[in-house]
Amino acid sequence: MAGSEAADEQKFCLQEVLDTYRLCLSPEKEVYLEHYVAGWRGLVKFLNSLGSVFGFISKDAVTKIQILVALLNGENGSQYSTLQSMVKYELDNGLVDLTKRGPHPDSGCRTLLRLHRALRWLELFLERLRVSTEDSKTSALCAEAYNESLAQHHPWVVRKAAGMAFLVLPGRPTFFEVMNVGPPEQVVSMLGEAVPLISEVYKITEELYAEHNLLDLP
Ligand SMILES: CCCCCCCC/C=C\CCCCCCCC(=O)N[C@@H](COP(=O)(O)O)[C@H](O)/C=C/CCCCCCCCCCCCC
Repeated sequence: MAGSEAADEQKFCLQEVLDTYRLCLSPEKEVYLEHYVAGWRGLVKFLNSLGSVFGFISKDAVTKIQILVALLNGENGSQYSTLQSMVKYELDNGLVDLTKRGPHPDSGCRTLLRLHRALRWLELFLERLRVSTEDSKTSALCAEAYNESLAQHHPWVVRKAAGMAFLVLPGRPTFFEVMNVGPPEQVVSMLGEAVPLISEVYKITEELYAEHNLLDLP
């Protein structure tokens, strides 16, 4: 593959992420794991383009993506086609550590829960970006969204490291440019499409996990 093609493959594009979230839900509102994971893959491209300060966050997200991809491609992969089938399969077969860390540290349910909590951060952050003004500080928007969501699940040291990383986030104009959408009005309009889709995927997952008491998996 030529160098520029490889670079293009790594390039973030908000439209691509929007498309994966469009594909995420079946007509019966089941969440397709393949597209859920593809959404995160696209977002990690964005994170990587922001520099090595975000490496520790990207590494954790990639590890979790890889766990889910391995399950999807594994011998029981058909059980992992949707979030709903994954929860049923893993619970029916005792494949989830429910109350304390045990023999299944990398269950699909636990791994996806971590990304699910991050999805709430994403929803809050993108909504803040959508309604932001030219002089809004992305670092402040990101920190507010984080404190309202993911931070509640992180120990002090992770919160501290995340807070320091947010401080070096580029300003809104650069941020919007990296999204590869076009002028700011188009970015805002695309965010207006993306947020409700992300929000729906989040809500369906939250309800499913609540129904099965899976929201506090260790
Ligand atoms: C549309 C473009 C604009 C937004 C682009 C956003 C790009 C974000 C891409 C990826 C987000 C990273 C998702 C991080 C998942 C974190 C999962 C987690 O909570 N892991 C912790 C617990 O895991 P276990 O130990 O229980 O296995 C783990 O301890 C975390 C370690 C790393 C620190 C995570 C900090 C998360 C901050 C999220 C904000 C990302 C900032 C991106 C700035 C644009």
